[in-house]
Amino acid sequence: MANSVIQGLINIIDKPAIFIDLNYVIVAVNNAYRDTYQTPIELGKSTCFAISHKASKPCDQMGEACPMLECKKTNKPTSVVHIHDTHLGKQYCDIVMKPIFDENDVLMGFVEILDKIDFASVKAQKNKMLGQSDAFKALLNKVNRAAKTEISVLLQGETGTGKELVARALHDASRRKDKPFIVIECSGLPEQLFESELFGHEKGAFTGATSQKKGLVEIVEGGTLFFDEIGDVPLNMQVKLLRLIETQSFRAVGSLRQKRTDFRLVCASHKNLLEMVEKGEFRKDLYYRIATFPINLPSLQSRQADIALLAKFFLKHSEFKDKQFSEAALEKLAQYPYPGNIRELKSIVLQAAILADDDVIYDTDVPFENTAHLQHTAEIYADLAQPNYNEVFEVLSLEQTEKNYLAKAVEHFQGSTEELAHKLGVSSRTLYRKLTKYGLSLTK
Ligand SMILES: Nc1ncnc2c1ncn2[C@@H]1O[C@H](COP(=O)(O)OP(=O)(O)OP(=O)(O)O)[C@@H](O)[C@H]1O
Repeated sequence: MANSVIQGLINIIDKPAIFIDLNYVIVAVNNAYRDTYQTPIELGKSTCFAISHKASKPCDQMGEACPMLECKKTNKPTSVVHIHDTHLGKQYCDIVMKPIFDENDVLMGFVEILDKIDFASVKAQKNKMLGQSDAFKALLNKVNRAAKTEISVLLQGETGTGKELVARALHDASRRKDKPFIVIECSGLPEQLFESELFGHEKGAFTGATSQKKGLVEIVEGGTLFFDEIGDVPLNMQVKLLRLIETQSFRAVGSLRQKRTDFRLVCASHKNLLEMVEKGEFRKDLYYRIATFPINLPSLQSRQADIALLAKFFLKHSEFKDKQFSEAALEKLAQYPYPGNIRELKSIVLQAAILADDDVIYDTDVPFENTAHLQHTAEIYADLAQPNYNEVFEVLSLEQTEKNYLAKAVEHFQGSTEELAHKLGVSSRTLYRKLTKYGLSLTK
């Protein structure tokens, strides 16, 4: 295929796009791509990595996944999230790369199309999702894809992993971004209140309904409805919710009139909804309606590369913005397992800043000691160790709880003692000591 034909094809792509040969050299480029980067592009000379990364070597030799390698291996299109050096600074881009073959099925090169991700950042920016770890990039890829569709998304993840922030990103990156984003907090809402909040009510519909009130499903019109902790919706209400989702219509409490509404649905839960379905605590039909596209949010512990970045960000946006972390403090922060995830990191950063007497925050200011976090983890997960938690709650000593928790951990954990120690956020020596003390062992 002549280069002029390839150039013509690249020109009609509405996103930044290039055609590269097998040696990473840019053969054709559209204006949207040229406008994205500072470095001028010389066709037949400039390489994709020099333009997008200002690098002297391809991404795979710089520690990043290279979509071209994956394409060559599989002969299929592939996608990856990369951080590019654009004229606006470092920016997240969702890259799709497609291999192109000639009429004899010989690989000619690759088309690369970029989708800039505006809701995430590698630099401290308020109201943006921050991170740089591989787990974070994989999350961005899914969120960016889902945002462009109308599909119902279920966000699952431990508390404090950023489910609400992701729900907002899904809205902000969608075609509904100029319409309302409404959060419905499902925990602890009595059934009647839940129904009248959601669907609204007529005047006199129940005692205390002194005037007519619009429901959130009506106020949201055209926007995104985010049900936080959907697992806490009582079974009776689940039926009504299912009807709302299936018909996109509702009736206010005390009204006979059916009204239509239009919204995109995003739900979140820290509970395992499939397990709840098995136990009969959550409707199966509702589960499959809300979980068309499930996204699991990684725990902070599996995002080690983000801990220092997030810690500096929280400090910078606090009243202690003139303080700085010492290297030792950052190292200590990286060792903690964070059962409360990003929310817990935020609070630990503030505690450390308050405790620091100086403008430098030292490791001694970081408010946890070497083994205290194991106890903390045990405290938080005490319910795991007590199967009858819902029926009889018995207060156990922290030591007993730690023993129960470790017994469960060694029973279920599939890896080595070193890996378990890493997951628990303690040294292998500490874990060995504790296992010996409780007469436990990983070897089955
Ligand atoms: N990637 C991120 N970058 C910056 N801040 C983040 C990020 N993810 C989460 N946060 C911050 O961490 C805190 C907890 O996030 P969020 O409330 O979204 O978590 P959650 O999973 O919804 O928690 P819960 O399950 O307890 O409701 C918030 O202050 C949020 O702004």
